[in-house]
Amino acid sequence: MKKAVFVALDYDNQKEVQKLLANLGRPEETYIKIGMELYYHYGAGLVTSLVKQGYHIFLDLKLHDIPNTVYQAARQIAHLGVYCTTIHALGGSEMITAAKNGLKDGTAQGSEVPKLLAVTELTSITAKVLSTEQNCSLSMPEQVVSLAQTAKKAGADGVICSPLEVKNLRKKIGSDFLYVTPGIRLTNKSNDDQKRIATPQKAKEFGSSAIVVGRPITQAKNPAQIYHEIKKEFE
Ligand SMILES: O=c1ccn([C@@H]2O[C@H](COP(=O)(O)O)[C@@H](O)[C@H]2O)c(=O)[nH]1
Repeated sequence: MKKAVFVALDYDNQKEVQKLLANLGRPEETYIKIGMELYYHYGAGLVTSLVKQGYHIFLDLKLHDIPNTVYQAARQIAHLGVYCTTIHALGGSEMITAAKNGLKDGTAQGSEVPKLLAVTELTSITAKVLSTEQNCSLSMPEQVVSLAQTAKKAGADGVICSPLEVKNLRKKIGSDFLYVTPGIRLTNKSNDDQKRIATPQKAKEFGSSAIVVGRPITQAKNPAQIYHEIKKEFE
């Protein structure tokens, strides 16, 4: 995977998407993330249109269902020609393998199979919520390692985690696996709903394979300028 900055296009409005993209650079060099908000509004048509324009798309729909349903959904996702996509690691090893098989079976011959990334614990979850609401007896670092182990064994290409966990994951799981990290903030002033955060510079030091950045770019006065500064800091 390219050591990229994925811009999370969390908009409900295609015009805003086009306005932002027009200022980011050549599509072939631009990595963008389409999440539930944009996908549920515009559907697969928007994804295929951006793929045709040359953008590298991370389709972040975080599948979590029984294995057969996830297999069929992953097969459809592969038809779209995206670069990577997500499932929840908590869906279990059978579901993760089903997703991988769906992506393989849905990819046209000669095309690259989308990379499968398993969400460990969302970056909005604190250690307290992990123990008091999820009733998990492991610490956050242990739980993230455990989910990453399951994901790797089941055939995922990598995980979504906090940059804070990457150093430990590289030690415990290895560097032949992807560590894609949202939870990126430029300062400590505004975390929004993110809890396990780091700056792009720290994410680079910790060894993130790629970072995902939404609001720090999309809500900036000059989104393109911030995007290029983050790229320079991380890549
Ligand atoms: O654990 C996770 C998994 C996915 N995300 C997604 O990343 C972006 C982050 O956006 P910000 O505006 O930079 O907070 C968003 O689309 C999430 O759905 C995540 O944050 N944490």
